[in-house]
This record gives sequence, structure tokens and C-alpha cells, in this order.
Amino acid sequence: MAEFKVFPDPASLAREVAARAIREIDESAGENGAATWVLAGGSTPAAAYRIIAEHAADVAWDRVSVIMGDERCVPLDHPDSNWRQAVDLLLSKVPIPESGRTPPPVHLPPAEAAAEYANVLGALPGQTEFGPRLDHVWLGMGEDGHCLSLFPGHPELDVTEPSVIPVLDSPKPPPARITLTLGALRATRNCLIIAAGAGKAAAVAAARSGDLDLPVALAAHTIEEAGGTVTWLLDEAAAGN
Ligand SMILES: O=C1O[C@H](COP(=O)(O)O)[C@@H](O)[C@H](O)[C@H]1O
Repeated sequence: MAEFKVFPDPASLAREVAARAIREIDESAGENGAATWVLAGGSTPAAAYRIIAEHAADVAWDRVSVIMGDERCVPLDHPDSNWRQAVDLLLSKVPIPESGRTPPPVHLPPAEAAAEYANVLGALPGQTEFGPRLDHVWLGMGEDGHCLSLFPGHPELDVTEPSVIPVLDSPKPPPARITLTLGALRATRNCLIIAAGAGKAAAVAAARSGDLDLPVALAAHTIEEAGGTVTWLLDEAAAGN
């Protein structure tokens, strides 16, 4: 059963997200010799990326691979690029080997970009029947309850194959994206769902009540059903307090 933890403000939320990431990634790297971390885009992870960069010495980065859970099809130097945010705030500051940090190939058309990024996943360590073991997964959440680039009512939610797929009509700009599928999340060990701000309170409440029409709730359910753990980390505003 997912755990919900509430922090007084976005800054203390970010400190907890960063502390858990450092602990879980380093533990997985120690246990298995390699750890895969699924990064998130959007506004909420930024502060946690900064804190992790300040504590870079606490992680065996040479054993870590990162992938972006979803990417917007914009150039990698565009302000809307999820990868650019991660590079600027974290990846340029920690010694992850080049082989463990392949940028989403968004210079390609979305279908080709998705297929190419699926190949990147296929080359990661720790392959399972659901693709690579995802030791530590960050999921952000939109006000509509979307996570990754999986939007309420959209057909991408029905894809059970563990893969990366294109999205061509995202209701949140830009319309073209690539995203992990729910099937790929079945290989998750530990997932943090991170949300801050009053704009997210209604979606958090709906997810908490078990509304599986919300992609983020369905993602949490999918991970737990496959044996992974899910922890929601919220600030008071997102928790509706
Ligand atoms: O577009 C996206 O939105 C979600 C949520 O972003 P936020 O700015 O509301 O926190 C994010 O998790 C996803 O990676 C991103 O592509």
C-alpha cells in the first residue's frame, strides 16, 4: 500500500526527495553493482536535483545509469527540455559515465526517437521480463493527474508492453513527446511520486481515493501490483492541508 508523506513546504519536500534518492540509488548500486534511476521533468524535481548535486560525493556515480521517464520533442537546449533541466542542475555536476546518460534522441521524429530510446533501455544492466530493473523512479504529476507523458483518457495508457512510445497529441505543450509505458514501470523497485502546490491537491485527493482513471494512480497501482514500492512525497499545499 502506497505511503503518503507530507512536508511543510517545497524546500523540505525537496530535501526529503534528494535524501531518499541518494540513499536508494547508492544502496542499489552497492547491492547489484549497477543502479538505474528514472528522472522526471517538470517543475517539482528541480530543487531536489540541485541538492543532490551538492551531495555528489555520497553516490557511486560510476555504477549509475539515468534515463528520462518522458521527454518533450524539443531541441535538447530548449528551455522546455526535461533532459536540459536535468543536465543543467545535476548531470553536468556529477561523474556519471557517458554510457549511463544517453540523451533522449529527440532530433528524430517521435516514433523513431521512441524506438531508439527503447534500444537504450534494452542495453541497460539488470534486464527483467519488463525491461531493465528500474531501481529508483521519480514521477512528477500534472494538475490533471498525468505522469510521464501519459494523459487522462489517452490511448497510450493502454500500452502494456514495456517500452518507450511516441505521444503526438499531448494536451500540455509541446504536443509531441516520448514516454515510458506503464508496462516498463512494472520493473520498478522504488518509486517516489513528487508533487507540490495547491494546483495538484485535487488530483492527489482523487488518486488517494483510488481513482485509477488518473494516470498517476494507475502508475502507482501498476508498480505495486508488480511488487515495487511507491511513496508519495507532497508539500502541505498538494496534500490539501
Ligand atoms: O510535462 C510534464 O509534466 C509533468 C508534471 O510537471 P510539473 O511541472 O507539473 O511538475 C512531469 O512529471 C513530466 O516529466 C513532464 O514532461
